[in-house]
Amino acid sequence: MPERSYTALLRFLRPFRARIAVLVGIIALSSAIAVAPALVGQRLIDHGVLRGDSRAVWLLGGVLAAVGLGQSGLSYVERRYAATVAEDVVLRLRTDLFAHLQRQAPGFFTAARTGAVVSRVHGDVTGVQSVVSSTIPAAVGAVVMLVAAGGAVAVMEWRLVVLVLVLLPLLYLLTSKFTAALRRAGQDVLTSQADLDTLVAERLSPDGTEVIRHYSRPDCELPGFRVRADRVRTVSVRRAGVAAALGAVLTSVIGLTTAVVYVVSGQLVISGALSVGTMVALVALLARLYGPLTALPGVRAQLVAGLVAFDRAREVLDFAPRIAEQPGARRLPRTGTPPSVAFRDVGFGYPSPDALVVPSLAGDIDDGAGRDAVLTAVDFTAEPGSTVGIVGFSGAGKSTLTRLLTRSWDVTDGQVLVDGVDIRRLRLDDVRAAVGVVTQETFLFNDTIRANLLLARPEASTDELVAACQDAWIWPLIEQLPAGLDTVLGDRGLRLSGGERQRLAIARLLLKRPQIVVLDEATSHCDTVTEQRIQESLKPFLRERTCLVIAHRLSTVRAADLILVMRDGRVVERGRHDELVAAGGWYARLHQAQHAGGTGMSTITVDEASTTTETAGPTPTMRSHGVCRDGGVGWGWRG
Ligand SMILES: Nc1ncnc2c1ncn2[C@@H]1O[C@H](COP(=O)(O)OP(=O)(O)OP(=O)(O)O)[C@@H](O)[C@H]1O
Repeated sequence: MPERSYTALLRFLRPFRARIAVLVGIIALSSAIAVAPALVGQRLIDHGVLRGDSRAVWLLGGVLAAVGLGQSGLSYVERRYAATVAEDVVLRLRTDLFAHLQRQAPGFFTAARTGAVVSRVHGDVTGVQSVVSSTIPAAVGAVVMLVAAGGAVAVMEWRLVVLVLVLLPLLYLLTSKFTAALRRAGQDVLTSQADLDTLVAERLSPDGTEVIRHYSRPDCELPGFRVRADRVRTVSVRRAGVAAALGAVLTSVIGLTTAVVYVVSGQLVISGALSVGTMVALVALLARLYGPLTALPGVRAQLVAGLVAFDRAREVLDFAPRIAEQPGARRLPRTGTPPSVAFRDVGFGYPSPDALVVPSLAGDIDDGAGRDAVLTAVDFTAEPGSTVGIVGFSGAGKSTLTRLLTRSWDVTDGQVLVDGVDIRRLRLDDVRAAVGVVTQETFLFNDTIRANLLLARPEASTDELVAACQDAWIWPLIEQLPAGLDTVLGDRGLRLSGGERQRLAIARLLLKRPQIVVLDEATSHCDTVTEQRIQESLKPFLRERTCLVIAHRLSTVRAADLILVMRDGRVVERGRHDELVAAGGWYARLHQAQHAGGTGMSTITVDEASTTTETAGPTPTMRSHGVCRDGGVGWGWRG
């Protein structure tokens, strides 16, 4: 076991040292008292039974009963106290882990397996708990018992101490031999359990079960589950096998020792060098030693398992968040006027997953290579209070661009500026508070509508919640629900339709009142009439903010002050709606196609070679995905 693990665990346990010391004291007392019955029993036989002293028998019998009661009381206190301290240790470790995980950049969670993260916070920490609740009591108990019982044996018959002295190093050597194997087996168990948790979390999630229903069959999933569950079984059995082998070896050693003690002490009684009471006491003391001695392999195994578990928690705690605030970061003042947003020659590529997360959370996901550039030389300015519309092919990098504005990721090249300041030099909380985002997919917590809305502004009054819901056109639905705002939404809000979830997300945005608004296909799940209503009611809100609006429906961005057309991570056209239509490029073609498409789902083929007006690049023929009919009125921020 590397020294570092012990040291780190001791450092972590430092705040609990006083309570652990009290626990050790209780255990030591309890273990020392456990030797007393053998000593009292010796006197009872030698001075009471063999001398025919009935009074001494009664008296010493009473002492034995009192010792027994004392032992049981101490045992109760010891177990209860050990459990309390252990649970407090786990509470601290879990809280540290949860808080640290929350500070991780979004990239961490795109690369980590959810089940493995849950397993780390939930399962692995119990290994540390058992160090306090079982390992420390067993270890301290064993040591104190060895000293007390060994001391008593030495006083009664020093020749038998030689036996104990031979036994101890032998047992230590044996347990050391098994430690490495136990450690490896412990690691395998935790890893395979995390794999199984990941599969269960994914396959039994609402989305996962739906995909399986549509594209597969539940029984087709069973073999994959069995493989992983079987691996847990195999490695658990292997770990138990190693521990059992160690236990068997130790039991044999102890069995042989017992025989030796009986023969040696029996010979001493025959020769008159030892009393019968002493022989019985020696045998009883030896029996007392069996417990701690056979517990020793368990202690080692538990300690190894605890250290493995702690190492896994520490691995996460030591993983520095990828996006961090610079020392001396500046505040972003929250003034009445909206800030400008500028992208200066921005380049970005998603890092490889193994750079984003600790390997044991990532699993076998990547060859280690980073991805190609997703954004190249993106350069534009959104003036204060203006709106920039962003359109382009699927996968062109539109959402990535907005993720750079919230510092979900940091640019690889260039700068993102808010009011002329590089956002990496601003306080992280200020940047995230300044930007409000509504995306295509809305995540809602399994909590009440009220709680989901209050995330954006905890101090908001009920009237403010209602007003935000009215502006987002979700109030008519909430009003009809028996519990209204206090209705619980179900897992991830899946009891609402996609459009209803988006409208709640817009209400959340209204409550947040950010200075910069990002709408990334924010009403894509809403019908055209609802979208128009929302756009109308949001006009005053958006007019006072700097907005980036991503849309496939051109009607959504036609009134923007600046429209960027993106392809392959580059801005290939830019201008206002009329200018772009007049330019006759890709935007004009798409505009034409959306007007012509009577079904609302016309599909166009665009020869990119004829549409690139800004940046020359590869010119493959690309097929846009379905586009909706131009039925909306656009985000009317200009009134
Ligand atoms: N977390 C990620 N890790 C690696 N690559 C990613 C990640 N997120 C997106 N990408 C890749 O980056 C590219 C741009 O994705 P992005 O989501 O920005 O496209 P988009 O233009 O918003 O597409 P859409 O219109 O379909 O939403 C895509 O090729 C995508 O596969």
